[in-house]
Amino acid sequence: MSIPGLGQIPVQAAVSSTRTISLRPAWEWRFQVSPGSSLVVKVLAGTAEKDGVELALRNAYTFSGVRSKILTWHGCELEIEGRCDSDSVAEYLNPIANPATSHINLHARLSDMRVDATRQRREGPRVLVVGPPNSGKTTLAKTLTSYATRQGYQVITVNANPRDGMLSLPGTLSASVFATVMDPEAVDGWGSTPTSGPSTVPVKLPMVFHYGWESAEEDEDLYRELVGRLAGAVSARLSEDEEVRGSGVIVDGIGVSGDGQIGMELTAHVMDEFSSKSLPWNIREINIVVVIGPASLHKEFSNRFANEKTSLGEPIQVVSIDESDGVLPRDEALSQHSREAIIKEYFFGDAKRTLSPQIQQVDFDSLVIYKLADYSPDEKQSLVLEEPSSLMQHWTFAVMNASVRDSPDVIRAANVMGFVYVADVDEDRRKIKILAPVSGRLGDKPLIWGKWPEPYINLLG
Ligand SMILES: Nc1ncnc2c1ncn2[C@@H]1O[C@H](COP(=O)(O)OP(=O)(O)OP(=O)(O)O)[C@@H](O)[C@H]1O
Repeated sequence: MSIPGLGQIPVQAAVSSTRTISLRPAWEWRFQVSPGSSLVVKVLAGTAEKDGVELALRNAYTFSGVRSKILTWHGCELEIEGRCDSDSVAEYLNPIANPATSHINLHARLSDMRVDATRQRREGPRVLVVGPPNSGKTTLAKTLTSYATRQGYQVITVNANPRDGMLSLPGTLSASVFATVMDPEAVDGWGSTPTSGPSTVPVKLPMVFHYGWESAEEDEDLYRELVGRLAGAVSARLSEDEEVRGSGVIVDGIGVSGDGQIGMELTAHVMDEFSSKSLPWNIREINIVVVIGPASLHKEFSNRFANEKTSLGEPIQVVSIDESDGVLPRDEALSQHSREAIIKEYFFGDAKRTLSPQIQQVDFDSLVIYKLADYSPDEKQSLVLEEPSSLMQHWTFAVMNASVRDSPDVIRAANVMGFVYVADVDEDRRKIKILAPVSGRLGDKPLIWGKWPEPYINLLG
């Protein structure tokens, strides 16, 4: 390239960025790759897994906008092509020193319980994963789910943390049966959100509820109500499907502060909701609480549940797991990019499958839009009708599985049919341009404008 007066700007010579890494048993290769770049990883020899998902030999896996790790139990050789923001190899002299060993031991215990449960045609283990924010809860929930799937079990995994979505957009609570492999390349590590296009990894169909806030504390009443709905959906599925019943449930919980002061009550509520007390079916209680992190938190949970039993008379087991030193403090920019990528992928697909969303221009009057009201403990009403305005530009709305004639209470507790994106609002002409994954009339279903995920992208720009 030449700029007048400046002469030639040196262009960095292209160098091959392909390298190989050898890992010994129980070692991990940890990496972070920014959303702008991509990294292609192949397992050349041995065996390796990402969050419990086994990577096929010589298959090219592309990662972008993620921070994660590849772990080997028997040793492997990896080929890595592309540039990482950072990477390192975690070496352990003894496999027991890697907290991942306790993950596999926990899985073995759950697996034994599933064998017994399936034989006796009763419920398999119901596990809740808790820990401080950013301690590896989701990674553990994914790993346990994946190990169960690899053994042919069909667990129901629940995301009770609205900050990140599971098979859905952030701001939602969801549950899904995992009967097939997860997608290791997916930005959120679970898999793509269900869309209309073909997929190399079988698509999961989650039950999704719209919470619309980043943290469970922001509207506790709504959070409690939706967790109750989610528990009801899970319970219904357990009662009607024997295979799922024997496999059990894994709940990825919300962050709890190290001293148990923040998040403990809501966590106890999640446990209550998954209990027979509130449901017509019997014995759906959480019977294993996995606490990641400080001993103080483990003690707090052990004390709290020491004398409680499930309705089957089982004690509630509180299991402690060390936090891996690979889990670093949250990188806000990376998380924001990952949320953005998930929204983009929902509408446009990814490198493997391109989707063609529909753009519709509709009159203001043809849509029924509710906005999440600011939380007030004295005011139950959390939805208020809202006239379209330019403030809505670039926000994603949930399309609710309800009628526009339903009351706000019914609408807020309905499950989510899908999402639309507000591309443009013309206040003068009273027209709103909406992007939707499929064509169809929008006016029949109420839309909810939440507070999370926040808008930061112009999808059409
Ligand atoms: N051993 C590891 N090596 C490298 N990165 C890891 C490791 N374990 C987890 N991570 C990464 O650390 C990040 C945080 O982990 P994770 O999302 O599981 O924590 P969390 O407790 O669920 O967080 P939150 O409270 O925000 O939900 C993720 O990007 C995850 O992929």
